[in-house]
Amino acid sequence: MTEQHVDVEQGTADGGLEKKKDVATELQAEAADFQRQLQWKESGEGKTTRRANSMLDSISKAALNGAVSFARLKKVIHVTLQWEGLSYSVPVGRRRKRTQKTILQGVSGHVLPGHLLAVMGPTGSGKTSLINALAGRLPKGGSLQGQVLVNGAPRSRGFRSITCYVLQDDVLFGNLTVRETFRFAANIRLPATISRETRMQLVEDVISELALGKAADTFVGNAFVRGVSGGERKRCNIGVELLSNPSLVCLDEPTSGLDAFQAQNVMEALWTLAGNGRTVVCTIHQPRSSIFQMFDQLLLLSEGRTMYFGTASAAVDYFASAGFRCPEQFNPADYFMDVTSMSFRTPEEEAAMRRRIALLAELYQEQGAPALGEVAVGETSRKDMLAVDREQQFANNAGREFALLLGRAWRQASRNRIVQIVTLVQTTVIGLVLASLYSDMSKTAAGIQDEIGILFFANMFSAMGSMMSSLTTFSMELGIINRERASKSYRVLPYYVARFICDMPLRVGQGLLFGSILYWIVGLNPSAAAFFIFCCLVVCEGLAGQGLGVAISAAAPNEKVALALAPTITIVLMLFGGFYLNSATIPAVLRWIRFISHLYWAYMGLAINDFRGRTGWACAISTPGVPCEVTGDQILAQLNFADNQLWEAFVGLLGLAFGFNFLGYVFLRLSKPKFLPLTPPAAKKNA
Ligand SMILES: Nc1ncnc2c1ncn2[C@@H]1O[C@H](COP(=O)(O)OP(=O)(O)OP(=O)(O)O)[C@@H](O)[C@H]1O
Repeated sequence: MTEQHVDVEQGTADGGLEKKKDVATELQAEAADFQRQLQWKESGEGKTTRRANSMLDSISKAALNGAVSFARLKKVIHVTLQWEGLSYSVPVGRRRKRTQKTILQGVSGHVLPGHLLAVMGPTGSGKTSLINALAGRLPKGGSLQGQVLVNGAPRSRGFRSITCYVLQDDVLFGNLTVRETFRFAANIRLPATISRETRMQLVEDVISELALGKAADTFVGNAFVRGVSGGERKRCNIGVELLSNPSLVCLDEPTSGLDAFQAQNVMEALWTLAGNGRTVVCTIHQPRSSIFQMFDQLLLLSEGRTMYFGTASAAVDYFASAGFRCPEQFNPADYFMDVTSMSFRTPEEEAAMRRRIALLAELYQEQGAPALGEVAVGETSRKDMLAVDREQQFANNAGREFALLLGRAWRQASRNRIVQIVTLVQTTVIGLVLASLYSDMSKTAAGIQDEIGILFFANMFSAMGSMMSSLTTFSMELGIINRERASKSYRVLPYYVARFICDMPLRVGQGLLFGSILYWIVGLNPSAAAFFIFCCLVVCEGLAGQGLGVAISAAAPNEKVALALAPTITIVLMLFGGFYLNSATIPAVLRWIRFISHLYWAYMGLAINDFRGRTGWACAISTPGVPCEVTGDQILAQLNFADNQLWEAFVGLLGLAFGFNFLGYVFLRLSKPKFLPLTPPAAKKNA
C-alpha cells in the first residue's frame, strides 16, 4: 500500500468519524427539540394554544377579518347531549326460535360542549350501537327505549344539520381526488353566503390538519381504482363530514386501521375541534395513553352495560376504589379493557368474567350518572337550537345543488375508465359477432328470418347492456348517496337529474358504435336515413334500459336482489315484446303489458325502419314460372306492425325512458334511509 493511499484511507476514516459525530450531534439537537415540543404540547399552555388553533377556524377568522358577516355564517352552537336509560334490543334467530338480544341496557350519560367523550369497551360491547342511537342512526328492525335530549329538548328537525356522523366504513367516490372530494363537501354543505375563498381555505385547513397534503391530489380510489392508502381514505372520510362545520361530531372508530402516529394525529384533530366549543363523541377500541389523556369524558361499556361514566382523568381512581388498581407505567385504557373484557376460554372463566362485569355494572348503578334535569343547559344554547330548527334544512338552493352535483357526476362518469372500457369492448365484440353471423343475409325466406333475428338481437343487446351497466354503477353509488342524504347534504331531484345527464353520453356513444359496426356489414335497409333512425332507436332504447336499471336498483334492498330481479323483469317484458308471441295472440287482458315494454317499442321501430317500403324477398313456396315476391309491408303485417308508424316507436321509447327514470326517482325518494325511532321508557310513559 502506498503512503498516499494510506493518507487517503486515513482521511476517509477520519471524515467518516466526523460525519458520524455530526449526525449524532444533530440528532441530539433534534431529540431535545422533540422533547421540548412534547412537553409544551402536554403543558397547560400548550393544550390551550393547540385547541385555540383548531382547524375549521378559517370560517371564524374570515368572519373576524370582515370577509363575511358572522351572522350569515353557519354558526357552531353549543350542544349538550344527554341520554338516559337507553336500552336497545334486536330480534335474533328464526321464526319459532326468535328471541330478543339485548345490546344496550339502561345506558345513561351526557357530553358537554367543548368536550370530547370517548366511548370505550371491548369488541361487541355495544359502542357502535350506542353512538348510532345517539346520532339517531340505528337501523330499523329492533327496539330502542330511553331518552335523548339535545340542549334539554328531544332531537328535533335541525338536529341532522348540526350533526356530522362518521361511519366506520369509508363511503366515497373513488374517481375524485381527496381535494375534489373536500371541495364538493364544502360547497354542498356550507351555504353559498360563505365566500368561495373561505370555503377553499377551509378545505386546505382540513387537508393539512388531517395530514393529507401528500395525498390531496390522488384519487380516493376503490376496488377498481388504485387510490390513497386505507388510513388516508379513513381521514378523508372524517374530513368530508367535518367540512359541514358541525356542532356535534359523532365518530365510530375514527382510528381503526390507522397506525399509532396517524391515530394520534386524528385524535388530536378531534380534540382541538372539541376545544372550539364543539361536542365530540367517538367510539374507540384501544387508545394509546397519549390519546387517552385527550379524553375529557369517558364512557366504558361492557356487554351493553355501563362500567364507568365520568371524567376520563377520574377513571383510574374510580377503578382503584373498586379494587382494580391500574399499575403505574400501565396504559389505563389497556387496563380497563383487561378488567371489562369477556373471556370465553372456559365456562369457569366466562362465569367469573360475567360476575365481575355484573358487579361493576351494579357498582356504577349505585353511583349513577346525573339525571337529565341535573345537567345544566345554557339558555343561549337552547335558543340557538330553536333557531336551527327554524332554518332551512339544506345549505343551498336546488339550482346550486344541481350545478355542484352535475360537476361531480361528470367527473365521476368521465373518469370511470372501467365502465367505459367494458362498454366499448362489450359493444365492439357483440357488434362484430352479430355482424359476422348475419353478414350473409339473402333475399329469401331464410333471409327474412335472419333479418328479423338480427333486429331481435340488436334490440336485446341495447336493452340489456344499458340496464345492467346502469344497475351496477347506480348500486355502487347508493351507499354514498344514502350517507349524504342522511346528513341532509342535498335534495334527491338535483342529484338524480345530474346523474341522468352525465349517463347520457355513454348511452349515445354505445348506440352509435353498435349501429356503426353492425348496420352496414349485415346489410339492413340500405339508406343513410334508415341507418340514422336505427342508431336513434338503439340510443332511445338504451335510455329506457338505463331508466329500468336505475328503477330496479333503487327499489331493491341491495345489489344482489337487484341483479336477480333484472333478468326476471326483462324476460317478462321480452315475452310481450312481440318476438315470440305475436301481440294479436296475447290475451286481451294482458295486452297492455306490451306498452310498458321498451323491447316492444324498439322492435316495432326497428322492424318498420327496416322493412317498410322494401321489396324483393323470394316467396318460401312458389309455383315455377310464376313470379312471387314478399314485400316488407307483408312482413310487417305478419309481425302485426302494419298499422304502426315510426313516430309511435319513438314516443313509446322516450315515454318509457322518462317513465322508468321517474319510477327510479320515486323509489329512491321512498327508499330514504329509515332509522329506528326512540320510544320513551315504559315506566315514564305511564307516569
Ligand atoms: N342488528 C343486529 N342484529 C343482531 N346482533 C346485533 C345487531 N346489531 C348489533 N348486534 C350485536 O350487538 C353487539 C354489539 O354490537 P356493536 O356493533 O354495537 O358493538 P361494538 O362494541 O361497536 O363492537 P366492535 O368494537 O367490534 O365494533 C354485537 O355482539 C353485535 O353482534
